[in-house]
Amino acid sequence: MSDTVETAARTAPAAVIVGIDGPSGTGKSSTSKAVAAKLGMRYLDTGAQYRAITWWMLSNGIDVDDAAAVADAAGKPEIVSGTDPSAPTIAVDGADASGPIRTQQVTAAVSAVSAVPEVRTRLTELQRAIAAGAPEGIVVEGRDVGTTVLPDADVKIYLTASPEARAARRSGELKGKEAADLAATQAALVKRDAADSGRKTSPLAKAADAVEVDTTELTLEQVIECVVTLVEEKRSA
Ligand SMILES: Nc1ncnc2c1ncn2[C@@H]1O[C@H](COP(=O)(O)OP(=O)(O)OP(=O)(O)O)[C@@H](O)[C@H]1O
Ligand SMILES: Nc1ccn([C@@H]2O[C@H](COP(=O)(O)O)[C@@H](O)[C@H]2O)c(=O)n1
Repeated sequence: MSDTVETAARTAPAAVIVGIDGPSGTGKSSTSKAVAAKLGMRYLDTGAQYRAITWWMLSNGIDVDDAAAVADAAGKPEIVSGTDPSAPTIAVDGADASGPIRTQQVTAAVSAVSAVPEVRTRLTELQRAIAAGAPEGIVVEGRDVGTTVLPDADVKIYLTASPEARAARRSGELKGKEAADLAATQAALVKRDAADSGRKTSPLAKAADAVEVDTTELTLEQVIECVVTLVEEKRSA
């Protein structure tokens, strides 16, 4: 190795893998995107992939409560995630799915589809392949990243926040009548968390070695700074 190449290898930041898990509305997406952008890393939204497969099931007339039918179809759609944190994308069979996956219909159906083991096996393989192909390092957010997808991740974070704070944050994103119904928003969040935590296959859970950050009283900027510090410490270790 020449001196220049050797110096570059010594000073280049290590390709750190970061897993950020937690219940709905705790700030995973906002935090993960910002941390990845600040540190020049890739970003993967695994929730978008579960939403994408759910949207495909609904669009193809598959009963999402029929686990056998969902399992049979789990390998059919082609799902492609773009991992630029400033413009993440999700495509299903070559078409942009970023709008349709955020509808209430998909949100209400996604927990049933994501509980099917064949769906999880397929998406877990895809997620591991994406992480393995990111030499810049990657921030991967979801529900089972630290426990199942990337159990050897360098940094594991588990975000929490009170249901009241999470519902208020979500209501801030909605308009008109939907925003006014804070109680319904909170009930829907709690219901989805219960389904995600209660499923048999890789439920929503904190990995034993994850750092738990309660974001209830923190601003988004404070959460981002906290995670950036943890990643930088790991990079320089
Ligand atoms: N610490 C915070 N303080 C105030 N608002 C926040 C904070 N973190 C996130 N938010 C806001 O809360 C909303 C939900 O955040 P975000 O989408 O990042 O959560 P999430 O955990 O990824 O949710 P989901 O799992 O449902 O996709 C967004 O509008 C975001 O701007
Ligand atoms: N690793 C993951 C990520 C997500 N899910 C399921 O997808 C739903 C949508 O996730 P969002 O982050 O977009 O809200 C979530 O409620 C889970 O059902 C999952 O199972 N595993």
